[in-house]
Amino acid sequence: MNATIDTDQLVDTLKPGYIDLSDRIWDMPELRYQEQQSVSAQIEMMEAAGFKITRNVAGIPTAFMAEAGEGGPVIGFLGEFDALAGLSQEAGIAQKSPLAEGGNGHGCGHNLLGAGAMLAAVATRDHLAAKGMAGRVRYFGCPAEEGGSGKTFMAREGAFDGLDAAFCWHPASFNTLIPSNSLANVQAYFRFAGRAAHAAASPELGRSALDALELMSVGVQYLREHMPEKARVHSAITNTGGISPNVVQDSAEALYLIRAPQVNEALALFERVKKVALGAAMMTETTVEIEVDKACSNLLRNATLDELMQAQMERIGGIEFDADDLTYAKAIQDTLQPDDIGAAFKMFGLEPKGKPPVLAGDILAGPRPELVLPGSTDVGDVSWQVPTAQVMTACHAVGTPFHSWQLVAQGKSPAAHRGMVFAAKTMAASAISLFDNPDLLGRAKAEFAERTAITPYTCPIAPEVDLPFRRAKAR
Ligand SMILES: Nc1ccc(C(=O)N[C@@H](CCC(=O)O)C(=O)O)cc1
Repeated sequence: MNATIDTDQLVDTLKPGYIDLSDRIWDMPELRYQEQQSVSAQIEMMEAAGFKITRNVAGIPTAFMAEAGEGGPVIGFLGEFDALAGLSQEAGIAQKSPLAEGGNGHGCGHNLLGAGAMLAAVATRDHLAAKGMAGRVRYFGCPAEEGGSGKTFMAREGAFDGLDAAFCWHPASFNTLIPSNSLANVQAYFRFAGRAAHAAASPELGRSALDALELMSVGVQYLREHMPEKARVHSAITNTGGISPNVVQDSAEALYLIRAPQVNEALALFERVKKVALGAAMMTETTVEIEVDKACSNLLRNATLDELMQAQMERIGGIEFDADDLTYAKAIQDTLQPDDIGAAFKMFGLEPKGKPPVLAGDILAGPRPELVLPGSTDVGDVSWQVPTAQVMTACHAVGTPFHSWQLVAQGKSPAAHRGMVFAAKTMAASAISLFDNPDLLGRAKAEFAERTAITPYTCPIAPEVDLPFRRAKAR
């Protein structure tokens, strides 16, 4: 029997349990660093599959590692399972602004992501065991991809040490390799403190933290003209200071997310944003405290692994959709603006020809190094420590934006399950190719060594920055 095709069959045999797991995780959306139930459900399955569990990886209660196999190379599979705030199912059904509704939801498909990576890990281990081959498989339960950069904290503590290669995937509405780099980012709190006073009777005694916050925002708007082209800066006001206009606000806080294509550019831009904040504090005679929350690196591509994953996707051959999928996808697309659908194509440098297909089951051509994933991922940090590759597979209707209730709504669909299974087959077969072919693994590692000799990895989160959930408690 062909060694690679065997893993497809193993995935098909194992899949019902992992599809069920992805549905269960969808049913209990948990936010960053609070993924206790999702972690318990995963650990229970990995234990039942005979994997040895290491809990509390990097001091994070919702980070774990599951290992199986003996000797040989060590291949990692990265899983995510955190949800987003403000994307409840109810909000989706009511078609209201999800943010206004509150509630959590799997708006980036992470219910599928972790379960799919586990499925790949178990199928790979079963294949090694059936063939009596040496080799170890590690599944990493990585918390807080959304705004928490769990993997970056894990990377800082050496959680991925000892891996020879790592594979992962992300649900999308296309089948493709992750396009080129993702954006590196730094997230930090800017906390202004002033002095309260009666806003009419004694304004001269007040020093407004809210003014400082607003002036910082104005300064950042001016900074935009002089930022690297693909840089992004966005913010949320996390403390408005107060709700009484007749009080000079003595405290105000914003959380800034600063992104750029390269990690050093993101860090340099953060320094410039800090100057804007200090300027705003000086103008208003307030003080500002700056607290780094988290950061992540851009992705480092590995052409050897990219080509391997692409070849496996093409061998397996895309995804077939049936009439029910198309009806379902059409219903979702009817709630989307036509421009959104066009934008989804443009993201991949494609021009829709005529009416866009409702679901894209085709595999897009090869690595596309000219394209940048218009977001960030903490997989970036793993990719600077270990040769890493990842694919996206079609789980959602074309045009569905990430972080939308439409995406939440498709998280348990048969099409989403098929996309997950396709990703698991691609990852498992890619891993088996490396176990079978030491030269190929050697090439991936040599490429990685050459690239990181030029720019070695430095964790963008300094050693003294504590985990976000611990800092939040301390405050
Ligand atoms: N294949 C994907 C990987 C990541 C994302 C994503 O949206 N990531 C968050 C990460 C946020 C963060 O790093 O703080 C973002 O860019 O806002 C989307 C698709």
